[in-house]
Parts: sequence; C-alpha cells; structure tokens
Amino acid sequence: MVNIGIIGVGLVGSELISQLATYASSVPRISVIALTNSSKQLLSTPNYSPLELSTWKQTLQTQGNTANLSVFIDYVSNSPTPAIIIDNTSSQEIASQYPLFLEKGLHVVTPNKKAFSSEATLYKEIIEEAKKNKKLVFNESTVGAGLPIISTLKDLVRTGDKINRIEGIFSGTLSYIFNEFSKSGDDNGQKFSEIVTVAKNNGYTEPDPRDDLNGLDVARKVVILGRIAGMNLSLDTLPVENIVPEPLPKNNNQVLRYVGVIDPVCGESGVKLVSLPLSHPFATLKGSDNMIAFTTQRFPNPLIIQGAGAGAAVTAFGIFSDILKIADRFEP
Ligand SMILES: NC(=O)C1=CN([C@@H]2O[C@H](COP(=O)(O)OP(=O)(O)OC[C@H]3O[C@@H](n4cnc5c(N)ncnc54)[C@H](OP(=O)(O)O)[C@@H]3O)[C@@H](O)[C@H]2O)C=CC1
Ligand SMILES: N[C@@H](CC=O)C(=O)O
Ligand code: NA
Repeated sequence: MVNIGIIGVGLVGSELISQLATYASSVPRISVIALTNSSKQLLSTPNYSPLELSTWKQTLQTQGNTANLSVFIDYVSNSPTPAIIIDNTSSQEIASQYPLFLEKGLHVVTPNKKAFSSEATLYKEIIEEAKKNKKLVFNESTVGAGLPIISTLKDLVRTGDKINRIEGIFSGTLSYIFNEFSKSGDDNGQKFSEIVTVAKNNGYTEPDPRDDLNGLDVARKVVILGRIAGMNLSLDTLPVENIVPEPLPKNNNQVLRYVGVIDPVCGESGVKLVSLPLSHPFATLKGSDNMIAFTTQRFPNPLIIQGAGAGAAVTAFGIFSDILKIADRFEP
C-alpha cells in the first residue's frame, strides 16, 4: 500500500482526485490520506486510514483544519507505508521544499514546473536528495501534460542516445490561440481576449494566464528538457521572443507558431515565433495539441510525440501514471 498526500486541489488536483476515486477499485494499493489547499487541510482519521474521495470537497469545507504545511508533511511522512507527496500547486514556495520532503522519506510527484526550471541549485539539490534518500521524483506532467515527453527523453539519455535537437509546440494555450486566431482570420472573427477566455475556461492556461502569454511557460519547459539533456539552461539567459512581434507577419500561405528549441549541439536553445508553411507538421496541429520532435543519433528522422498538451484530464492522467510508477515498485 502506498499513501498519498495531495497539496493543491484546484483544477488539476480535483481532477486527479476524481480519477483516483473512479479507478480506485483497479488501484486498491493507493490511498489518499491527506489533502490541502492554501487555507484548509484534511488529515485522515483514524490515522492513515483512506479519505473518502467521493465527498472530499464537503469534508474539507466542513471538517478541514487551518492549513499548516509542516503539520501536513509530518503527518504524511510518518506514514507506516511508503508515501508520496503530490504537489498540484504552481507555488515556488512548495517547490523549494522538495529537498526537505525527500529528506523526510517522501517520494514526490508533480505537474508544477517551478522546481525543475528555476534556480539550478534547487534542481541539483532535488536530484541529490532523491539519490541520497533513495526516493523517487516524477514530473511527467510538467511538459506536454500527460504526453510521454519526459519519460521518453530520460529513456533516450539513459540508454546512451545523443540528443541533437528537440523542437516543439509546447504550449496548449498558445496552440489553441494560434489555431483559433488563424481560423477566424482575426479581422472578423473572435477577439483575441475572447479566445484567451475560452482557453482559460477549457483549463489550458496556467493559474496566471500571463505566464502563457509572455512565453514564460514555454521557456520553463525548454529549461526542464534542456537540463534532462545535460545542458545548463537558465530562465535568466534563455532567449524568449514576444508572441506578438511588431509588425505582425501576415502571409496567406503561412501560419504563426510559437516554437521551443533545445539544441545541445549548436547551443541555440530558445523560444521563437516562426512563420511556417501550411505543409509543416507544426502547422497541422489542432485544438490545444502539442507536438515535440526529438532528433537524435538513433532517430535522425525525428521521433515525434503529438496530442493534447493541456487541460485537467490529460494533466491528471500524467500525475496518476507517475503515481502508479512509484506504487509498482512496492508491489509484493
Ligand atoms: N492546466 C494544465 O493544462 C496544466 C497545468 N499544470 C500545472 O498544474 C498545476 C496546478 O494548476 P491548476 O490546477 O490549474 O491550479 P489552480 O490554481 O486551479 O489550483 C492550485 C491549487 O493549489 C493550492 N495552493 C496554492 N498555493 C498553495 C500553498 N502554498 N499551499 C497549499 N496549497 C496551495 C490552491 O489553493 P487555493 O485555492 O486555496 O489558493 C489550489 O487548490 C500548476 O503548477 C500548473 O502549471 C501542468 C500541466 C498542464
Ligand atoms: N498552460 C500550459 C499548461 C500545460 O503545461 C499550456 O498551455 O501548455
Ligand atoms: Na508529459
């Protein structure tokens, strides 16, 4: 049995709980024993019994105590069976505590990009603490939501492939916006602000959508992948182009796409707005789809992964599958 403590029960966290509740019978070895948002927390009683997931919202509201992260972490880390902290926030403060969580014997699963894309010292500390304490950290949903981007890259690197270039459409929000904007022709169609509102309502955007629109979210994903590929990328120095250049390039046979590039060979990593012919694979994307192409020594014709790269259901799927990867290690 693996016990789980969930920090963050917003859009993604609620969907994760709903998936865990729906598929609980097929994963009987996973128990949610604690959950918290920024104001209230719920620890199971009697100690380490499973929380009833079908009514968690009302229970948190009516029986939850004032949130206290150190009490929460102490409860989960004293679990008699292996325990995982799931960080479903976008908080830098929570991300900065992963080394402590690992030191306390917890495994970590998260869609929060902050720990893996901010200071290199935090990133290194997380890797070191995980190794030292023999604990696991999985963050598949930080890039391409549930699409198997991080696991694929780690497998390529661990098996000795040489990464020549990773190029992709990494933002579900911007993919949706560019698709809808070019569809409506932008003159008579929906306003930009209306399209952004739909992207937010569909659950594609960051808690603060400005992080999608200013390129920071894509830049974080480029840094995350670059570091896995062995590069020393940093948000402070990564070139990130504005999504709205002056003047906006217009050409009927071309579309605009916001492309992230990780380039260990020439060192030209960054985030760029490019105008592409309609025949280009990135130009064919629909909805909030991402497309990531890995060009390596073994895959001179790129290995390509495509599919929905944002939204609560696909993000929670990535978190759920990371949880199962840890739970599988403790199968009798
Ligand atoms: N939407 C998507 O498609 C994808 C999202 N992600 C990532 O998933 C994460 C969650 O996003 P989303 O669900 O939209 O965010 P929400 O804003 O909907 O939810 C965030 C949750 O975290 C809680 N929270 C925030 N700070 C703290 C804190 N210090 N202590 C305890 N709880 C806290 C919030 O509590 P309260 O409500 O009380 O403030 C809320 O419950 C983000 O990191 C995002 O980048 C990753 C891939 C795809
Ligand atoms: N806001 C992000 C969500 C996934 O990381 C996006 O639009 O891609
Ligand atoms: Na992913």
